[in-house]
Amino acid sequence: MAPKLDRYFQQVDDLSDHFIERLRKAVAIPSISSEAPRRPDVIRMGHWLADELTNLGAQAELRALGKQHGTDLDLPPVVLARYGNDKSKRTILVYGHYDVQPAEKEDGWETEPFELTVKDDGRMLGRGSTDDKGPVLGWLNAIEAHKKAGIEFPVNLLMCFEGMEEYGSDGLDDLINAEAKKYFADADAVCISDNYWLGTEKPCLTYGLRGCNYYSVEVSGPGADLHSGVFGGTAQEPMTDLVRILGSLVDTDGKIQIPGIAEQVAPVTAEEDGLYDAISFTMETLHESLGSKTTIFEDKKPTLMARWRYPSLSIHGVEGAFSAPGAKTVIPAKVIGKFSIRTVPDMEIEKTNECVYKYVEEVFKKLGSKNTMKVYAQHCGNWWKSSPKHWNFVAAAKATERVWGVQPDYTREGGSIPVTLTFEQATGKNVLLLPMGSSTDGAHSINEKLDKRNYIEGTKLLGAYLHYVAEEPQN
Ligand SMILES: C[C@H](N)C(=O)N[C@@H](Cc1c[nH]cn1)C(=O)O
Ligand SMILES: [Zn+2]
Ligand SMILES: [Zn+2]
Repeated sequence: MAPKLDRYFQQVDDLSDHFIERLRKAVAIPSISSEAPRRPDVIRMGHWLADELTNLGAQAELRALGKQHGTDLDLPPVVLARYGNDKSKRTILVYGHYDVQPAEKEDGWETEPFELTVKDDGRMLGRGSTDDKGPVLGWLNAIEAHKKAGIEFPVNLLMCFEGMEEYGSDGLDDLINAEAKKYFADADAVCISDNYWLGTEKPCLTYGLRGCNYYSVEVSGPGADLHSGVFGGTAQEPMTDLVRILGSLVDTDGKIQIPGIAEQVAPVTAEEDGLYDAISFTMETLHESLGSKTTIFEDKKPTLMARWRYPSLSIHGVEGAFSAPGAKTVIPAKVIGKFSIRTVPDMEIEKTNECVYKYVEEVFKKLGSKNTMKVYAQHCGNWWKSSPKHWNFVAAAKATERVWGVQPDYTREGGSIPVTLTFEQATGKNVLLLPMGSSTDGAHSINEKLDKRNYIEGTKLLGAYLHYVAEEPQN
């Protein structure tokens, strides 16, 4: 296998400019799943991806998912593709997403978010570069480099790329369940490249994710926005109620104030307690990724535990509130607060929702307000945790050593990929998370980037992983 891999690596290097151009084209499509006016762009992105796959010789198809829950909006299609159908080879199912988080230059970006900008230091800035367009294109790049180098592709590759991950993967669970014994029937294992290294130097393999329950709290009263000079002091203000509700959810040190949440969390076992010290992670790297030193904990272990194995509650924003610069003397008539809870083993989605609804209703009742309040979950996705001892992980560890020259860390991820558990349960196969980007990539943030090194070596890693998968004995 060694000479074959060397030739593959050389071909990836030779094609690196072409691969960056491919990423430039993908970043230029503003496929923001959470903004309804951008839906045509998300759909265009799905078509672009399917066309690229077809041009590479894959059998690609677009699967419609119907309407977005509770709306008349078409969901973006899922891109399903197959490359190779040789019964003597293993089949690997890979998943990724082609939608992105919102981004505006005015948010503070140093470059146009939808124009890939390659800096002299190797940073490639652009929305979706690391989350998740770069890793998705890594699979396409791996196919192309094999073809151009004349190396036989080591496995059959099944691909499932969706356009709604950043908005709760609406409709995808049903498709996965329906196709588990059809399109995905011959998958031997699953691989997802959609998370990040813990730092900037040490690669990792990931065996856990937190879930995410995302909530809205609506408070309304007046029939329209009001002049605060005329109505201030006479009307009960929705924003005042909302701020007090949001302020009651979590304290400054991240402690969730809602009864019934902490009680569901699995206790720390002795085995788990011993895992943290060996992980290559420093508070300095965390401060670098955070852009400040405002961490809740001073030390590595409680910080990692807070990210991986405890729930957190974040307040994201308020729809309907005055948020522009300057001073507008308005009383908003209706405001919608958005917050989410990252969930962990052994929390249950429904139980957590009940705790949230009960608590928010009690807090609102205590305010004695005449306004109207509604609290509901927008979308919920499960946490996932598996064992990294499977041959799928063993193959990825060997590929990591080959490409990066070090043994990977075994990590859990604080973020969520809602369909991971669905893939595991529907196919009954092992799922591996194999990240490409690093901790300073700024996914979901301004100046999101993927380092050229991570994109190119990451493409080598995905290809090498498929070679090791082809040879790894069953365990
Ligand atoms: C880890 C992955 N790249 C990601 O960013 N996932 C999102 C998914 C999401 C959106 N709403 C709920 N889950 C995330 O973790 O925020
Ligand atoms: Zn992602
Ligand atoms: Zn994301």
